Amino acid sequence: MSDPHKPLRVGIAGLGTVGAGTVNVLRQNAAIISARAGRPITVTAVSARDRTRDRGFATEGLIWHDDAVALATDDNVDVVVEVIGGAQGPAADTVRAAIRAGKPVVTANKALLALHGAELASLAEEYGVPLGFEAAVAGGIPAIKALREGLAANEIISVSGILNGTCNYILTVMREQGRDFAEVLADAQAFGYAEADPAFDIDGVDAAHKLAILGALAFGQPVDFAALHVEGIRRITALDIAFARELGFRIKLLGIAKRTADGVSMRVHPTMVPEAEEIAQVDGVFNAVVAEGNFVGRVMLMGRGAGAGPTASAVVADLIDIARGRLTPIWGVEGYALGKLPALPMSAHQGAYYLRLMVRDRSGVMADVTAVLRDAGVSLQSMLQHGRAPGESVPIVLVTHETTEGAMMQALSAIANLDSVLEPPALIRIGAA
Ligand SMILES: NC(=O)C1=CN([C@@H]2O[C@H](COP(=O)(O)OP(=O)(O)OC[C@H]3O[C@@H](n4cnc5c(N)ncnc54)[C@H](O)[C@@H]3O)[C@@H](O)[C@H]2O)C=CC1
Ligand SMILES: N[C@@H](CC=O)C(=O)O
Ligand code: NA
Repeated sequence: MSDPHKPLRVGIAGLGTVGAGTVNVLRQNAAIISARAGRPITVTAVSARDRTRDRGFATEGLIWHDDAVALATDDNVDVVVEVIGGAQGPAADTVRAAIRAGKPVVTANKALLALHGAELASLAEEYGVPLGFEAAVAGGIPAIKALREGLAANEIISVSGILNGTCNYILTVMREQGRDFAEVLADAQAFGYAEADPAFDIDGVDAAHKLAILGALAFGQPVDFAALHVEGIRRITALDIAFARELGFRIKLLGIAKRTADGVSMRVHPTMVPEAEEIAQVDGVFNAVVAEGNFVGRVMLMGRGAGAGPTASAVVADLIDIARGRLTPIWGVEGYALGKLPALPMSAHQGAYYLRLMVRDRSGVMADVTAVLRDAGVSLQSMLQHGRAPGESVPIVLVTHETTEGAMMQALSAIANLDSVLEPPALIRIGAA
């Protein structure tokens, strides 16, 4: 790396929401950043697909590269910020090229880290360069630093939370304003919260990328995206949001990673969270990360999980660490892992469930449904049905006591096959972070 007293020269690959945000933070807060870093941090080179686009800042004096890999190997660049996105292609090529050129990398790319994190860390260690990724998890919340450094004395028992700003924003606005899913998603895209392909957000994949990273750091395990159970919010309806309210719940997309004596379970799915839980109050683009350590107990961090300013704040925090020469092992422990506990399947999960059915309103329907639940060994806590519409389709809601996922799935498929059940049932797990 360059002389520690000289400015740290940054090349930014990708000038969208996060890249442009990073230029703005570095310029607007230059004095305070320089004081904290011990030297100025200056952008010298940039790369993006479209040179002509107005990004709200002056590009005069910056070296422009059409090819991000060329930026990574430019002699005027000491550190590469990769904010292109995507687990393969130009983002991965740029990160590998920068590391091979002996340059530290800062990335916001959780897809890349969740799928290739161990390989990239190994490459970075081989070349002796840091790889920062604070921006990749929960945007502006310093979740990586908290888990990897602040809680380093603890055995971490669980790490969980609201990890996708787009989904939390959609669920919040649907609940508060009764607006339509597609319309609210369009707003989240306009605010710069969503991924280039918003299916990653709404199908739970983005939250799963982040949970895979948190799980690896928390438990000292190699990052293992394939071990996660992932469900998104596509099938959450206004009707379920209304029933949740009536039952005293809020629907949140939670990521939950837990270590037990048998292994590690990691899951992302919509969850009915009791309204009184702190995490139920985390709304809009805000994320929350809850960690439990064997000495510290529970720690909860909350803040904006997406958007230009919060994400750029995390990118710049990593740049300041690099400028200062503050180094920790990339995955928190030497050699990327303490060991490998077995991944527990979703079928091992135990909990309570919310089940909403659309049934033909006629006598005997409830008896058929409860008989299926009884045969599967699932015990009912409560039931809701409003009004009558003889012969027509009406919603009924069932809330179970704690049971096993296996029993619930068996009951669900039998219920879905009943003649009087007119639509695929909606199932939402009840729980909290
Ligand atoms: N938007 C957000 O709130 C957050 C985004 N992230 C991550 O940050 C990364 C960037 O996200 P956004 O800024 O939202 O994306 P974006 O779509 O707004 O920007 C991507 C930028 O990359 C450029 N680009 C695409 N292909 C390129 C190539 N071959 N060479 C050079 N530049 C290229 C585009 O021209 C654009 O300027 C992604 O990995 C995303 O997951 C992480 C946290 C929050
Ligand atoms: N699309 C992501 C962006 C931040 O990681 C989100 O909505 O949380
Ligand atoms: Na973060």
